[in-house]
Order: sequence, then structure tokens, then C-alpha cells
Amino acid sequence: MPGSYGSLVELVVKQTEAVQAKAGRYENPEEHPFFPDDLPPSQVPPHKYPRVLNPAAVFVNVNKKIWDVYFNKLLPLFVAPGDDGIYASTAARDLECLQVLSRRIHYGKLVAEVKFRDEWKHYEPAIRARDKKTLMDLLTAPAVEKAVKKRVAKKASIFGQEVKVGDDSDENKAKYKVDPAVVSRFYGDWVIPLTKDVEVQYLLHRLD
Ligand SMILES: O=C(O)C(=O)C[C@]1(C(=O)O)C=C[C@@H](O)C=C1
Repeated sequence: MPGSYGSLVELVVKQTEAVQAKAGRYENPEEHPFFPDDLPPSQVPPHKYPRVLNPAAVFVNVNKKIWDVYFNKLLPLFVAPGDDGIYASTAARDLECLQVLSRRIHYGKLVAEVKFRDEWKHYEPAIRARDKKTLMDLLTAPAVEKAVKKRVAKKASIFGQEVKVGDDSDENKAKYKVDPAVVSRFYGDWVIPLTKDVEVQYLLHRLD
């Protein structure tokens, strides 16, 4: 792309984020911009979001990593190679996917806050010692991770199933838009680890 935007998707994301910032999107602590520099201020009356997190939470933003993982790890797992030329619609879908992933991963802040409140006696010394490994061990729940991976595979097989009528030969053979095993693997390899990364980063600032 000519100008300073780099790729077309960067142009679409930057410009859309600027419009959404004016509409107050990033006043919501659950939303994180991919290009936080130079965003215009909100032009809508402020909404009173409940203050649940430590204010330092605003400094935790792993969207750079999410961007890299989305384009370089996730898309190659299931997107057919080639060029259909429909760039604007594709970039719009990319932005939707990126925003959903970002919201899910940054929910780690809220999860970490709940864990801290439940078990602050264990978390506090590790935070003061800036002991990332202990924090990671404390917040990790392998059984929950296993259940999450199973659940997303099931959801992908239910909601991502191609619906066919009148083709009896194929009736019993489900076809999926995205292989459920790929979704499960993507969660195990990237979504959950990035969520945990957010949790640790947030906890390190929890006593600021
Ligand atoms: O549910 C939790 O306890 C979380 O911290 C979230 C999550 C996840 O990303 O799904 C991350 C870490 C845990 O090991 C289990 C699950």
C-alpha cells in the first residue's frame, strides 16, 4: 500500500480503530486496540464501567503478539493458498477475528483478578518477588485447559458444520468449515498460553 500503512489490512484496522475510538470503544476495559498510538479521543458521553481491575491493567496489551500469531500461525493452518482478490471484505473479517481473539485473551486480566482475590496469600509473595514462574504455576489449571480445548473442538464441530440437504450419500459424513482439531490445537498452542501471559503480566502490576 502506498503511504505509511504497510498492508491493506493494517490500513483497514488502523482506520476502523480510529472511528471506533471516537465512538468510545476503547473506554471499555474489555477492548484493546491493535494500534494504540495516535488514537483520537472518544466523542461520546462517558459510560461508567465498573472498576474491577487495578488501573495498571491498561498497560497490559498483547495485541502485537496476537497479530503475529493470527497471520503467521492460525491462518496458514486452514486457509487455502491463493488469491481471490476480495481484499476489502477479507480485511474486514480479519479485523473481526482479531478483535474477538483479543477480547478473549485479555479476559485473562479479569480471571487473574478473581484468582488473586481468592488466593491473595499465595499470590502476594510471588508478586513482590516478581517471580513469574510461581505466578504461572499458581494460575495454571491443567484440567480446565483440557476441558476448554475439548469444548472449543465441540463448538467448532457443531457451529462450523456445513449444512447439506438432499445429498443422501454424504448425509452421515459431516464436513466442517474449519477442522475442529485445528481449533483445539490453536487454543492449546496459542490462545491459552497468551491468556496466561496476560494473567502473569497483570498480576505483576496487581500491587502497584
Ligand atoms: O479458567 C482459568 O482458570 C484460566 O485461567 C483461563 C485459562 C484459559 O485460557 O482458558 C488459562 C489458564 C488456566 O490454566 C486454565 C484456563
